[in-house]
Amino acid sequence: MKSILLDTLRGETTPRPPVWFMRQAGRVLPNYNKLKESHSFREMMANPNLAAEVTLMPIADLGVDAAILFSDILVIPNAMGMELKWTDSGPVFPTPLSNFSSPVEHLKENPQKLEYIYDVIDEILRRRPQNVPLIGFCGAPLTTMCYMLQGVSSNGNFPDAMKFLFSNKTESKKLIDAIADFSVHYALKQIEHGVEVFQLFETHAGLIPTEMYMELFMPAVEKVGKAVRATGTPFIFFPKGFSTGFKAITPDLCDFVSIDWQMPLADAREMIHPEVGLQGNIDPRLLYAPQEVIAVELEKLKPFFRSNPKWILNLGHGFLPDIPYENARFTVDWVKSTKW
Ligand SMILES: O=C(O)CCc1c2[nH]c(c1CC(=O)O)Cc1[nH]c(c(CC(=O)O)c1CCC(=O)O)Cc1[nH]c(c(CC(=O)O)c1CCC(=O)O)Cc1[nH]c(c(CCC(=O)O)c1CC(=O)O)C2
Repeated sequence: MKSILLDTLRGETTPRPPVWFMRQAGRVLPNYNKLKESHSFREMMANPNLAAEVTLMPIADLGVDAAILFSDILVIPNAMGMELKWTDSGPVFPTPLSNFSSPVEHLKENPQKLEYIYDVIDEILRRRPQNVPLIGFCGAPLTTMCYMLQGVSSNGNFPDAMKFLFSNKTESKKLIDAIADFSVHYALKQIEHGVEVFQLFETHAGLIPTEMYMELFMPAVEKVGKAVRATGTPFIFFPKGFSTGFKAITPDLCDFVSIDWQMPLADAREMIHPEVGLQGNIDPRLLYAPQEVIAVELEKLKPFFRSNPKWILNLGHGFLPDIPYENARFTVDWVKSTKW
């Protein structure tokens, strides 16, 4: 496949950075919101026709260089046996695992529950325009565990999950191992069905000390990354808020690392092993600004690209739902039409 994203992931030189955005296929798109008037999120995600339509929407509506599977990180806890309710105010697990002293004993893994997602992937690949790679994903172990123990995010602090982790390391480890093994299975199935790139979302890496992350969670990330890369599929790791933990990212772990908006790209580049490519890291809130302001900020990225061609232009985290669609479109148009 001739694709600027795959070229960059392979380390080839390209005339501009490839561009895609986390949460690009959702509420920022007027066509998605139109579809949402008659279908719930859960319905759209589970129906291969609708999910394929939404996955491919940003290719036409934003002009991005890749599609990301329209699904969610919460499908894993659900397939591991947790009841998941999609309510109007967001997803909820009614029975969080922090209620139990030995959470793994309350899991009932059923990989069949993920089968509909492979049908979605098949449908996307049937319909996609030529040369548009598909990115698969799942949540990384800490983030997935936080949702499993807490039930909902409570503004991202996950107090019950943290209490459990700090008070019961042995049981936490068992849960981490179970999540890692299930994630390996899920990632390999996505790849078998044809995703060309795989991203692991560690959205809450910043919740715990780096040393603790390295001891308890990094081996699980390594396990997923190793399985993905053994198939020849590029592996992107997104540890949001990892701070100086980025120093520990080596080419043994991942091909590219996605940088959050708190870390300047140049600092990330100095900190991270030179063979690991970077992705990121526009602050999603910049897209609230007038387009002239966005253009000034984008212009500042040019010198970085010239000395760092191993870079994928993306956000430092996902689109916020109320970002003006016109500004998202403007950003992609700017990236694709400017002289880098
Ligand atoms: O805060 C909570 O308790 C749950 C957050 C939440 C999740 N799925 C959710 C919601 C409700 C919502 O977004 O309103 C529910 C959810 N997942 C998704 C959407 C669509 C959208 O955001 O407009 C929505 C909102 C659904 C809707 O109301 O229309 C789809 C989704 N989740 C995700 C992805 C992968 C990606 O980001 O590109 C994707 C698909 C790709 C795409 O939209 O282009 C990944 C995801 N889901 C989730 C998380 C953890 C977020 C966090 O803890 O900060 C993450 C990882 C991350 O964003 O860093 C959990």
